[in-house]
Amino acid sequence: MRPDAGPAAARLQVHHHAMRGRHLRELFARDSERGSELVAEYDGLYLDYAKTHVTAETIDLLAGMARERHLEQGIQDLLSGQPVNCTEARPALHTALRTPAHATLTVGGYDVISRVHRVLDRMGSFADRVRAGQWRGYTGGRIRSVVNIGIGGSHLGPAMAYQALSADVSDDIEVHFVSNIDGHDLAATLRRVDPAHTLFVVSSKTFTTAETLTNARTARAWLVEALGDAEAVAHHFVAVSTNRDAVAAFGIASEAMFEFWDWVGGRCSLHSAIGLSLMLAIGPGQFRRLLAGAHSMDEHFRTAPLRRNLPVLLGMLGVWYRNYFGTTTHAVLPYDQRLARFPAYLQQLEMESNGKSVDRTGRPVQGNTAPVVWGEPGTNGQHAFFQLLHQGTCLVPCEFIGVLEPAHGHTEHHDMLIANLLAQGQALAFGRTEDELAEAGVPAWQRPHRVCPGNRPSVTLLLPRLTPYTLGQLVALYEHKAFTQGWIWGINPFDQWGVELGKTLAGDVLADLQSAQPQPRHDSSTHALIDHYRTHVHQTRPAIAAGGVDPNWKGSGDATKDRV
Ligand SMILES: O=P(O)(O)OC[C@H]1O[C@](O)(CO)[C@@H](O)[C@@H]1O
Repeated sequence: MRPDAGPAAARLQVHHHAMRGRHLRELFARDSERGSELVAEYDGLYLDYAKTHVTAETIDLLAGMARERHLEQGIQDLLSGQPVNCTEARPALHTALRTPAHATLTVGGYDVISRVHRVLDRMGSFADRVRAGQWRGYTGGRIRSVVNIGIGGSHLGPAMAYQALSADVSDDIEVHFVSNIDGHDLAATLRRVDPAHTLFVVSSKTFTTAETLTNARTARAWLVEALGDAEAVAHHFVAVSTNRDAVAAFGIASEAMFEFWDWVGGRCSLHSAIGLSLMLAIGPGQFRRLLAGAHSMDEHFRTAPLRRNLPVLLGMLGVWYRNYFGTTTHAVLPYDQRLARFPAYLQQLEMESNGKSVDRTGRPVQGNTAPVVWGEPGTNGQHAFFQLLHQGTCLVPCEFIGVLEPAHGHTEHHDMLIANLLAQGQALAFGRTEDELAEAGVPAWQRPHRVCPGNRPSVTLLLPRLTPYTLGQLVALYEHKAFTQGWIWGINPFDQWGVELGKTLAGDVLADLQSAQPQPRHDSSTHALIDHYRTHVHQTRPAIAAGGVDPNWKGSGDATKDRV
């Protein structure tokens, strides 16, 4: 979006000229109520955005721009099942996954809500049977380990949530997550589980993803070898997918498949059957609380005025910094170890959604879209990269996330953690001047090195506790933030064509790594790298050295994924 595209955007640009020269110290000095006014609250969540370069006028202008771009209509379109995913001609109905059973929503001639609840009920009774020891392994052993095999949206959400809800998970079942095609990932997990007591949940929307299918095939071979009978697979493998035929072709019966639908985007699929591994860990009741929290946020997104709407506020603040201040990255800093994977989860949600250069009509976008999203849990980050945040040459808007009540009894730890969270926002905003250093007795020669310029923006989001309910709220909050930004930037946040090219090329490269006669089809750099690899593996793979074909070679195209 160009910062002057449209009257509201142009007004914002004029306003930005006035605001950019104002230090956060000055904004606080001018308005002593800022800390209590530039706050939004909803259903236990508390968002402080006073330490950003905004005033009430900025928020009005940002809301005006959102209105001018028909964001309210966009929200209604999203929630009512309009085909907002315009490049794939389908709705993006992740909100239907957490809509209560009594509602109806007809899309494409059928009621999606009743389908959602049919699958939820099936998941619930399956999870209950596994947790109660009624579903058993082939040799009669109880399921003690679940291995979720999936990648991207079929991995990041459940893996993030499993860690976030560690206080709620069953002690009887440990869940492991395998995503990477790197064999070290699967090998490390298989070393830690007992085949007689392990359930594999193969999670893939398309069921054509090379990483997931390769890992699943290897896991199946390992299981059959260990238990000595291919019949064992039916007791130890279930699937989560939209692709019934591919699941059947893999050898998983349809009774052992949990369905979802093409109108659920991978990165918004945690609340679908993709959450099965999580449900096995926390139980169906807690999983439904996760859905209830997300639904509460959906209702807020649908009904709250734009200037008090949490996802809209987060989204518009992001637009303010990206498009007017020209920031290129955005840090997410959870001050809660349980949210350690939340930044990685958000990387897919925000960067796969909004890392685009053409608008919904296929024309080049005017101006910038998604920034790079990154982050680490506090306080670890403080001892690593915060130096750059405080004194580096780039402006990085920060999002601090804190939880008021921990799930442990070590109150001293928790007070220290929260003190650090609050102090970091303070240090970023206000810094430390040369005069203050002089007053503190710092020698003159050292002062320039110790000055912290401040004026670095952050928002602070506080959750009362980290529970399934509040995690559901948090996930939906960021889903809607990503939607808001995609809408403002005029792009489709629900496709990801950019990831396809590398997968396609990997098919050809794989063939040339493994075949007797690599094709002269690559650039000179890639050729040299392929040669280097082949020279090295000749020492360990005699078949290639002898001019033959690697017995493991499965042919060109194995590393690609055909979209359904
Ligand atoms: O669930 P699937 O179909 O295996 O896809 C996994 C991931 O691959 C992607 O299509 C792109 O890498 C993601 O959008 C998706 O979450």
